[in-house]
Amino acid sequence: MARFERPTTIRFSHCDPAGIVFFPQYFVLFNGLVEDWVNEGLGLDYAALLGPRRVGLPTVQIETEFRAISRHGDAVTLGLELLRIGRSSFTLQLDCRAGAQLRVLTRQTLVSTDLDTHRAQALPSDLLAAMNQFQNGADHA
Ligand SMILES: CC(C)(COP(=O)(O)OP(=O)(O)OC[C@H]1O[C@@H](n2cnc3c(N)ncnc32)[C@H](O)[C@@H]1OP(=O)(O)O)[C@@H](O)C(=O)NCCC(=O)NCCSC(=O)c1ccc(O)cc1
Repeated sequence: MARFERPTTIRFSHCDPAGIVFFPQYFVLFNGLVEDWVNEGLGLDYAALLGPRRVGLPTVQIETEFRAISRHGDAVTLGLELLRIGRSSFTLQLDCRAGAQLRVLTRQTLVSTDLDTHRAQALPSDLLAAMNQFQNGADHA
């Protein structure tokens, strides 16, 4: 399965007073990964999609396993795989690893919406084409 990855560093701002990642921060990190994937993995402009094009990509379902802690200063890799493409929705698998150690695993469904009406709409044709191409392509490390 095609995979998009980005290395990142766990920062002070991700951590609680115990010096480990506060769990919602993983969702912020993963949302950044989705932005990078749209921009760099799919070759589209995420800001233009949400801004002038008024296409939202809200999350409707998310399930996460936290397997191991991350600490301030850790070098980790965030990874994304595209599991499913629907009419207006798609499902991603997102993970955070340190070397071979899996720390967090998420399955997340996003829906294309019209940001004026906030109703679901079919995936825009360029997003759909780029996702199909990604699914059939090589890794984007
Ligand atoms: C997105 C919605 C308008 C969709 O409304 P629905 O009435 O469910 O529409 P539909 O029944 O037509 O379903 C649309 C699709 O979603 C799928 N769907 C809907 N609910 C679910 C759930 N719970 N699980 C899986 N799939 C779902 C459904 O199967 C349809 O899939 P397709 O067959 O591929 O079309 C509505 O569910 C909603 O407004 N939900 C709240 C979303 C929200 O507030 N999310 C959290 C914050 S938003 C956010 O963080 C964000 C980040 C980035 C952005 O760009 C925008 C927003």
